[in-house]
Amino acid sequence: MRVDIISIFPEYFAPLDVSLMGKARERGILDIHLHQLRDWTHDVHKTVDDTPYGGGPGMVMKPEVWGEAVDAVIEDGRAASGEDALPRLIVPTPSGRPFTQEVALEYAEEPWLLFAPARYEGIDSRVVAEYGERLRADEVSIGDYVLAGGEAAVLVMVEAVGRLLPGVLGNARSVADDSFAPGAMANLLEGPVYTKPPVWRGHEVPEVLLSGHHGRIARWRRDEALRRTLARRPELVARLDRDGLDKHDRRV
Ligand SMILES: NCc1ccc(-c2ccccc2)nc1
Repeated sequence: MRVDIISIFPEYFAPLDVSLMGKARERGILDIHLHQLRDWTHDVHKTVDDTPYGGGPGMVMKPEVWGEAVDAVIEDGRAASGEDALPRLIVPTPSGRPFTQEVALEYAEEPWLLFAPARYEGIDSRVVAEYGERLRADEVSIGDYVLAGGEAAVLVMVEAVGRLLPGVLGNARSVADDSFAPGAMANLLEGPVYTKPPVWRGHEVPEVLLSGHHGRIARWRRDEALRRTLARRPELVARLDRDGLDKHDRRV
């Protein structure tokens, strides 16, 4: 997968050089290209923003600069991936559609993602409109809070998508085990996890986990996941289709 990121703070993405994403890049599974948005300005101050039409606080990012940057990055990517290739444009914003595990799985199927994290009050809305006419352009939210810019959201999304790519997670771990993966634990939060020692500062590991009885352990884990989901995210339990809960579940 090719990932392009255009930002006025490309150094923000240094974390993508380390750990799981760093290894995925070394192994050629993930091909990340960073771009400095100011390279597409033409004034001495390298201006990327201006006052909002209609007044109001803050500044808005200029469409011309973003347009030249996105066009150039598409051309750059096409030179590498083939003349008719087009990226999926992703703009992080508090007003976007929710970024969920389902969206991460959808993005993990894409050969090329182009992230456009904004600063200030956001990017002139004509940029998404312009590119939405010829490629898939998504405004996406990673949560209901406002950051100082979209860069942190891009880091979150690149990691959530990157770990889904074949070969990134070791054999010991598969995406099928994820909390929100389809299957028995779909739409449930992870339950509690434990490792040695069996007693730590007087806290004992639940006996069932030491029993070696796999059926009971699986049942206990599902019960704990249900209890935690009911307590912390009751709306997720409502999403479970009624067939998703067996008669034992309903007792939890
Ligand atoms: N959903 C999290 C999120 C994503 C982006 C932004 C943001 C803030 C300022 C400027 C541009 C984008 N804030 C929160």
